[in-house]
Amino acid sequence: MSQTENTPSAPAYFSVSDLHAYYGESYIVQGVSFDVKEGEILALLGRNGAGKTSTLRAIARLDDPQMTHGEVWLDHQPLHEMRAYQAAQAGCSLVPEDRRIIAGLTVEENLQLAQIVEPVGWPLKRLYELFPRLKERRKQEGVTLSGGEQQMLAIARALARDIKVLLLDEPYEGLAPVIVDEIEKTLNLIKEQGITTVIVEQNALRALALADRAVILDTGTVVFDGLASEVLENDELRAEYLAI
Ligand SMILES: Nc1ncnc2c1ncn2[C@@H]1O[C@H](COP(=O)(O)OP(=O)(O)OP(=O)(O)O)[C@@H](O)[C@H]1O
Repeated sequence: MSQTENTPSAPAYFSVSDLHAYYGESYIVQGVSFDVKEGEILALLGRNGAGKTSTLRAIARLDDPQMTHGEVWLDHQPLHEMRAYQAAQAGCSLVPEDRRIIAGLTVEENLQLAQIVEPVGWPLKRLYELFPRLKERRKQEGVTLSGGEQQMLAIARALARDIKVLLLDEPYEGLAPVIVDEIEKTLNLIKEQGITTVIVEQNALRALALADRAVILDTGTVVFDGLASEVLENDELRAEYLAI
């Protein structure tokens, strides 16, 4: 076979291929595949228990759930061959639902702590330009911030590292619509900086308003992969898989 025949096409910038993952004996992620282009925002949607969080955790190479099969490529790097800390160093940043702000540290210390090892991302000055509220509150203990401010700190802390993809798990949870507006604006600004984002969100309409594309999961498999606008226009699809 010549070099030019049957050459597999290069994986997308961020590519998840036939991902399977288990919690012990429970088979939860059942062959999930999707691609994300560089700088794109993808909404990963589905009903409660569809497997969205589990998919994000498997991608970030956390041990729970255990990924048993599949490939995850990020800018030509095989995340599926890595441990969680290596995937993080390779630029895969998961902002979990509980935000994990470190108690006893100020806002600024939370950000500085993210930068004690390479590869360092945005400097504090740039982070504070994007999040002026965090600048105002930089001396305040992080865990005393409001829910919306804590979400901003969690996102800022991700950007304090040199990242290629931002995986956001329920960033709007428990936040008032006006705060969701503010975070949405920030996520658009982050997109303008070329960062690729995958957003898991119960508030599907808000996530679809932000996203370029959507993937819908049902019982651990992909039931839709297309433009976010197609989901917004398709009443049947929304009723069946998103209950909206
Ligand atoms: N640590 C765990 N051990 C066993 N099963 C789990 C664990 N975490 C989640 N599951 C199960 O995996 C399935 C998928 O859960 P997951 O949290 O990924 O769904 P989700 O789509 O993110 O749902 P939600 O929107 O409710 O957060 C559910 O049936 C859940 O009960």
